[in-house]
Amino acid sequence: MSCPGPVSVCVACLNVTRVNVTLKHTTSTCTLVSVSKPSIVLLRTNMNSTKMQKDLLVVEDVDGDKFQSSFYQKREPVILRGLDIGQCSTKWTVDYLTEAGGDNSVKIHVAETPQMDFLHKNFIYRTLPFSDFVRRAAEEKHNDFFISETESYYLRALGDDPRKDIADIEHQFPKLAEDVTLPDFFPREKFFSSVFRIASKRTQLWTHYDVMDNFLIQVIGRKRVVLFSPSEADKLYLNGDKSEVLDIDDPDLEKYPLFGHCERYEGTLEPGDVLFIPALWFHNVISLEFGVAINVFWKHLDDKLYDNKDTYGNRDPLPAMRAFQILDRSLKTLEELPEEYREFYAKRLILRIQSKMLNQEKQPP
Ligand SMILES: O=C(O)CCC(=O)C(=O)O
Ligand SMILES: [Fe+2]
Repeated sequence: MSCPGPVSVCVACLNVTRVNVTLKHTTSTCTLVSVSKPSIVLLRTNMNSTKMQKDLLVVEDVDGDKFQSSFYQKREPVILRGLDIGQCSTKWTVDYLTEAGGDNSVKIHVAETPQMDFLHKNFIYRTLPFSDFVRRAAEEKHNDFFISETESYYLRALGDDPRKDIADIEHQFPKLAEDVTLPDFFPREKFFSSVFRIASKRTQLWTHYDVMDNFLIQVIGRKRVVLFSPSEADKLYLNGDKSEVLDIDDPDLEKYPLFGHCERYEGTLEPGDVLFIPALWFHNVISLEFGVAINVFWKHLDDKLYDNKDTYGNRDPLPAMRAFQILDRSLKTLEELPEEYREFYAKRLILRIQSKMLNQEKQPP
């Protein structure tokens, strides 16, 4: 690939423009090594992007104001590099985590293959002391195991009583929480949870969305992240909040033809990176190495729109849940009609939703 020359990004609109900055050319992308202005340093451009695949933006030296104006209001994902995430970035090793993690037991996913599949449940839940779990997740071959010596582990930490309590590292892992500085880019009263995410090398988490805004703070290990915009929902073969398309790199296009038309955003988190995942953006992650991350969910909408029994941060907002219930009732009502009438009126319902609710440009052909 020939280098198209120096580029920079407009801080206001994020359009990539050509300006006089220095770039170091690498085989796949150009890395910006110096620039005087603008003050956001763009480390990776969209040069590698195709129509269907875009590189996630990677930006450095972003403060709260810049995050708000350049990224948060646009509700687009971005990788924030170089933020102060606290001493965890230097202090945390497997030995330290096992010592400082406390005596908690954690409920973990254990699977024979690293590609975890929630819809067909190819994993089992097991409970281990946190320290044993961390050791096992960090090793590639296990002496002690549940299924096989190469089994994969994944922890999504929960509250003390997951039916009532919300995951918060300050409560469940107080000593480790002292080492973590959460980005101060949202109002504290909007904070919902902070969740440990620890994974064996190669573990892949199914494509799903969450209903809250999210900073995924990668502390140890590199992670590949793929995101899909909420506007791609009609091509993702959803089952609730999850996509049926498990193998996003080699999808079965006979079964999932529309997935082939999906636009994806892809990037690699390095240790210390923070990925902003706006609510409703689908995400799929692969731990390229043993991975330790913490994610912070916070409320973007008014408090009263969220289900206050939701301890995970993934129940749809209350009005959306009510709308689903009403739709189920109206579908049930159509059953009073003979089949050809039922289909006709089901189509009319779809047309009404399309004309009233969907942006014309985004309507399916
Ligand atoms: O990084 C991970 O393990 C999963 C991240 C995720 O799903 C989240 O932060 O919502
Ligand atoms: Fe998630």
